Amino acid sequence: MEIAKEAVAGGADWIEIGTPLIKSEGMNAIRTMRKAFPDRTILADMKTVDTGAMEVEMAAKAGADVAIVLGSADDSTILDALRSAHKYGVRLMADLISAPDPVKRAVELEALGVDYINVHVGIDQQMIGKDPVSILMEISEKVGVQLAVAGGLDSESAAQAVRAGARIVIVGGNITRSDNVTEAAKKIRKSVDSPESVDIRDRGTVDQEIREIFKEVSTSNISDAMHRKGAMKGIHPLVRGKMVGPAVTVQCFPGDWAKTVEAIDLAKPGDVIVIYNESKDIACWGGLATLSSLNKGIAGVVIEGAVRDIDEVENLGLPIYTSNTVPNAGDPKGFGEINAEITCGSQAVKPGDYIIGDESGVVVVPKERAYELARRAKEVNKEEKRLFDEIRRGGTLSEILKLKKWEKI
Ligand SMILES: O=C(CO)[C@H](O)[C@H](O)COP(=O)(O)O
Repeated sequence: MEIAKEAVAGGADWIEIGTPLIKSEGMNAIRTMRKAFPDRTILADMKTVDTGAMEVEMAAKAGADVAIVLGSADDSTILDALRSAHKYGVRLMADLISAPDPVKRAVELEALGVDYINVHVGIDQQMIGKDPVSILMEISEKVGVQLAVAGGLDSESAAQAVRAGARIVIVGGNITRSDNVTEAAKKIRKSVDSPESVDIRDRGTVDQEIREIFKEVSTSNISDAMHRKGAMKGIHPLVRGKMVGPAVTVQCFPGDWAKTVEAIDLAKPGDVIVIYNESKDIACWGGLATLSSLNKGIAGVVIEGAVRDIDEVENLGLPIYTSNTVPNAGDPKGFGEINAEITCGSQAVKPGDYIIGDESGVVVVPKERAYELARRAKEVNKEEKRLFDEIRRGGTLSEILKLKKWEKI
């Protein structure tokens, strides 16, 4: 309710009752919003896939103005939902989320007579890099029905969507998870009203985007996004500083530091050197290797094993995370391997996996899921910012999360 009030204050015309809220609170969520916002359009995101008439009737009687049916539902469901919508005086929006051929289906849905088509890329699909604006461009050339758009929109993509023909812009997380909902809604409102005035930033390469996000979020956010996995055990910050980069891995042996130092020459600027050395009692890293790494532009070092020259490495400032410190080193003999899969801090690390370190410790993100997990960690981060804001306003964490209600039974 609070978020809805703040979004309306920022210029939102419609209020969408999202599917998770409907699943949690049922039609009462719609009733409550209807009463609180009599002059706003209430959109019930029912995502109906069967029994179209019954679900539209429920939403209509609870006070919705528009109900959403899945575009990929059978034509019989869409047609019966439409009959019900006409009977109860509400409008029907068909949502193209996960439609195998959204352009073809949009043409069919228009012919079936829906009031709106929502070009929608779902939250999970956004996490793997899909966005709705390119599909919208194609669809708006083929249909005349009013188009809505949804899927991770922010003030830039909202402007792009309006330029591409959207009449209704549905924004979720970038408003509801913002730490200032009214300001976030105002920003979107401005983009929707004057799309031509919005500058579209170049987001850079996927690798740049991944690094940017990992720099912004915490290792705790990332571990949450990984369902509590990914954290190295027994590895702690020695020289403090945020560290992000793909791994160059080193497997070396007690008393031998040749491979650790040779890895510096192989690593590229921005890489993180991740070392497993069985011995916690003989250092395989020290001040000279640290200076050499700084010259090379290495982002940081993780060592399961031992580091020495602590005064020097602290002065040099390169982020180092390790399991132990000792004064004594071994010798350069040359056993071991560079860029083979290793285990460090009880986590498997492949060359190229993303390694992120901060005050809480180190997490490993498999390279194949780096983009997705960066995006999911960003969502966790936004959610936490919102929770901080709610706690600052005086709530307790357990009240805000409704812990008692959601205890497992
Ligand atoms: O229906 C939804 C998810 O299925 C969301 O409401 C819609 O995607 C908008 O939220 P966001 O802007 O966070 O993607």
